[in-house]
This record gives sequence, C-alpha cells and structure tokens, in this order.
Amino acid sequence: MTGGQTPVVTIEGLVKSFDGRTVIDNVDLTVAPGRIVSVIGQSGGGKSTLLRCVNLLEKPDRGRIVIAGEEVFAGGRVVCDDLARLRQSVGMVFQRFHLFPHLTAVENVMVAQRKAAGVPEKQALETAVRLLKRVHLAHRGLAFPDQMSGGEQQRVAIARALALQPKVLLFDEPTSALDPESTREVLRVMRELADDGMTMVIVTHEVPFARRISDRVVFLDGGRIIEQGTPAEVLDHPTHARTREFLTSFDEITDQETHS
Ligand SMILES: Nc1ncnc2c1ncn2[C@@H]1O[C@H](COP(=O)(O)OP(=O)(O)OP(=O)(O)O)[C@@H](O)[C@H]1O
Repeated sequence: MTGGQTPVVTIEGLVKSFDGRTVIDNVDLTVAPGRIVSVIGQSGGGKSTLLRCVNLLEKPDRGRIVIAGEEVFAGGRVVCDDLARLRQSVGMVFQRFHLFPHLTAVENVMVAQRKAAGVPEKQALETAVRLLKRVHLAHRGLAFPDQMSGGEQQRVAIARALALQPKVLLFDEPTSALDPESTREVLRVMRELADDGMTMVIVTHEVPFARRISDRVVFLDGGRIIEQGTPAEVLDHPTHARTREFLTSFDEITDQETHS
C-alpha cells in the first residue's frame, strides 16, 4: 500500500536480457516513501540487474520505470532527459565501495556534489563533514581509502550517496565483501537511515537483517518475483518451494558457521 502517496519507485513489466537470455522477466515492483524493501534470492537470480535497471545503469528491454512521479523509461527507451539528475535521485551503494583511491574520505564525499550537482566547495565540505559524522566517521575525514577498513570505506560510500540527497537508496549486497565487525558497522548505519525515514531497496544475503529492517521482502528467482510480502510472510511462512529451498540452504550455512 502506498497510503495515497506517490511511490518513489514504480516498476512495471520490466524485462532485461543478456545475449538472448532473459534475466529479468516481467517484474513489477512499487516502493512507497519511507519503505524498506529487501530483495533476496539465489546467486544469478537477477537481483543486481534489477537494481541496475532502476537507475538505468543497465538499459531494460521492455517495461516502465517511474521515479518519484517522473517516467524515466517507457516503450523500450529511456525517456529521462537528464541521467545525471536521475542518478542523484536514485543513489546506489555497491558491494565494492568504488571510492577514488587518491582522495580522502572528505574529498570522496565532496567530489560527487561538486561534479554532479555543481555544489560550491564550502557547502560541499560542510555537507561532507556532517555526513561523515552521521555514518560515525567524523574522525576519519582525512584518511585515504587504503588506510580504512572495508566497513569504513562502505560508510564513506553511503555518505557520498547521501550527499546528493537521493529520494531512494539502492544497496547492492553492501556487506558481502566485509568481515563480521565491518558488517555490523554498516548494518547499524543502514538501520539508522531506515529509522530516519530513508526509502531503501536492499539486495542482501543477510536474511536476519532483512527480517529486522524490511517492510517488505521480495524473493527473486530466475528473474521473476516468486513471492513477496512482510518478512514474517516470506521468511517464516514461504508459500513457494523455491523460497523454502533458498531459506533452508541459508539455515544450513548459518548452522555450519555456528558449529564450526
Ligand atoms: N553485463 C552482463 N552481461 C551478460 N550477462 C550478465 C551481465 N550482467 C549479469 N548477467 C547475467 O545475468 C544473470 C543475473 O545476474 P545478477 O548479477 O543480476 O544476479 P544476482 O541475483 O545479483 O546474483 P549474485 O547474488 O551472484 O550477485 C546472471 O546469469 C549473470 O551472469
């Protein structure tokens, strides 16, 4: 339910193929303001491709995408006249942080604001300092990426995305390259963003985290949404055999880790 508010993300009948192989197969998805949607599923199920289509890093074959009321893809073509502006509205946090290695944390958060949004230097600096504080990195502003842990780098990447005042943040497995301590730090920041009302779509293998944070969980398999619902519906009472299989394999991995 969107409660009458314009959805931040609307996807209708999305189709994407690579080399004649369909990897997103007629997907519909709506994300209302302030909602957290987690997308789970087996490797290769199309989760990253789905996210990358939302901000048109991948061009879909068919379907319709509307971001905050503005149609950006329809009738098989991009209808957004300003992709840079779209990518400000639709922030993305990747598995590997993609920071500039020759820039400090502060500079990494400033650079997108300066280049993409033309923000004056003083204002970009103030925003960077404020956002590094928000991700609990006030003390690391002058560090370069290779002097930071993976969790610190990922939090800088989150601050960088926030600096462009996105309407929605897309997270593509943000913790899968991190150790447990770094994972905890990043998940804490994501939970705080959720508490502050940020709209988020999260592709994750962290099922317990998805359960805690999400309003809705979507199970994507073979490019199709097999089922979706509240975390309790999808994770505790899955109706589809593929979802049950996925969750069982996940439980087995967790058990092995717990007992090793
Ligand atoms: N640029 C590309 N060219 C060709 N095939 C691609 C491309 N990107 C993705 N694919 C294929 O599309 C399918 C879906 O990939 P995708 O990365 O979206 O899945 P995923 O669910 O995110 O997987 P994972 O959990 O392993 O990241 C895979 O079979 C993948 O090999």
